[in-house]
Amino acid sequence: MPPSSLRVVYAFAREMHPKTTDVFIQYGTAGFRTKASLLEHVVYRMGLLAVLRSRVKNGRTIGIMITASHNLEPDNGVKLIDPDGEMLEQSWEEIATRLANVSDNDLESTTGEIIKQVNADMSLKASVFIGMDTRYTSPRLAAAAVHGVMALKGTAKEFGIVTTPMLHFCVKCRNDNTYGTPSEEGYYEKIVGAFKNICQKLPVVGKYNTTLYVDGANGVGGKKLNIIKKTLDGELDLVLYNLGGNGGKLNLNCGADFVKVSQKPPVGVEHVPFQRVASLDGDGDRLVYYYLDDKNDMHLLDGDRIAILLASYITELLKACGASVSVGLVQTAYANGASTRYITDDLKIPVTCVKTGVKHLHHAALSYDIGIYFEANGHGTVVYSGHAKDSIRRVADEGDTEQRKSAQLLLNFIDVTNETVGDAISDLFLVETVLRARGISIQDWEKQYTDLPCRQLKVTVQDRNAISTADAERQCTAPEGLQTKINELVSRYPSGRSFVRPSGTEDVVRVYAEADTQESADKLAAEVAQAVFDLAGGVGKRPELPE
Ligand SMILES: CC(=O)N[C@H]1[C@@H](OP(=O)(O)O)O[C@H](CO)[C@@H](O)[C@@H]1O
Ligand SMILES: [Mg+2]
Repeated sequence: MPPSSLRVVYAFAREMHPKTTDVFIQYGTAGFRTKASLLEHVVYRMGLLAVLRSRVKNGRTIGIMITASHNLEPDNGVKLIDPDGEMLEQSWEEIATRLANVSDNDLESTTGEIIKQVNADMSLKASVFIGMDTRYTSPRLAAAAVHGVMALKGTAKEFGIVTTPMLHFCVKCRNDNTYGTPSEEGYYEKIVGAFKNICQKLPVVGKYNTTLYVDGANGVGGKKLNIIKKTLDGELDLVLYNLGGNGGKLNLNCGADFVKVSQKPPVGVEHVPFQRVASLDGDGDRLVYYYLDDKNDMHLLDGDRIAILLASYITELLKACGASVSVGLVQTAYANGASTRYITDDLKIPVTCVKTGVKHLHHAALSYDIGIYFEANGHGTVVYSGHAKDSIRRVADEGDTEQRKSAQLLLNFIDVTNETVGDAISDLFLVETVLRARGISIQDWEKQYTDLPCRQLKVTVQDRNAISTADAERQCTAPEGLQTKINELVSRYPSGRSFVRPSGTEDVVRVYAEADTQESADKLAAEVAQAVFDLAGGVGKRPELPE
């Protein structure tokens, strides 16, 4: 495309999607995320960037997802999906940040510089898939993305309202047609179809109850489960709550993030003692389970528990097939210490700890033949190498009868998995498969190990980047003296552990603490929060100790 024909593109940008704010915006843990009203020019520019990315990748399809996941309704966000369905390559995050922040006057020259820097061949075709969540600001932003794509002569295909993982899946399928069909229907066909296949092989036994309550967070995930529900032929009886009707607000006092962080059940879900409930987040990529006991106490089964459930079932099936395949688990510092101990000591599966953000977990999981990764908040999946798939297929063809059975089950299990990214719907079917196969209740699942009580807090500081960390965020290297103070506080509590890090999605510093009792965990978290406030430039009210 000759530079002169780009002129009109920038004139159009100024006219239709002008930059109306000087607030600096950064491509963070999960793309750009802020008040929806500040995002239109950013999304338009991500349309431009997605075209360049596609051209650098020889015309392979790139995804743009409009969502702010678990944030409240007034926020929105945008993130790019790379050709294999994974998060945008990290080196492009800086480029995205630069393009998002230049003035309208500098947009033309900066785009030109980026084209040179990344060596994009502007004569190539470019393809971009665009999806959005249910926020009322999403259609307008999706339109801005389409304009950006068209401006640089790329081809945009809109998927309308889809879960984030559905769009990742479609991007992967478009670039690798052995993975599936790149459409919402193709997703149901593969993932839900494989679950139904498994159900044919696994009769309902023991304490497994086919009724599952779901908290849809008033977002897109619940809506999609409502479509799926009708096709399950009674194998799983989904009772759906928080589907966005009756004035229910997205993520407000409900959804996976609320349940995990507040350790409270969501509003809007009927409370039946010991009923298993799955709670999704706003864009359908996180999942946690919980139940209330007969004293109305909540029992949370989070991402750590899901990872362990899946890992133990996968290793059991692998053993039964006699396949020689390495299995490993990836967690972050937020994983409960008791879960890490259980995986290492009881399951004897290697664990890697990496920085927060699924891109880090996904990458580390790829180093195993079968890598299971989950953030404690319920975001995760399983990835299987070509070697793992080939070995299992061989057993399915050539093994003895029992081995073949296990290998077939494992192949179905692989098909239920959305390998591109954590996916609440796919993960829900994986969890249900294991509970069904084992004939166990949610209480049986919980008995595997006992979580250490924990607490998460947020502290607002002048500049959260004043906090630096090392060792997968478990050590704080700046400001000076903070880690020494944390060590001193932690040493006062049996089984104490605490760390702090700047959030990549909110303007806060996050504090995590765990200890042998809930009182101690709460107190330790508050003391560390005070230390952050005092040593890292806290603003507003100093955090208080619990009563
Ligand atoms: C403690 C925590 O849950 N952090 C979340 C949160 O990131 P922060 O960088 O902590 O804001 O949002 C990310 C994107 O959804 C998710 O990957 C991550 O796990
Ligand atoms: Mg999400």
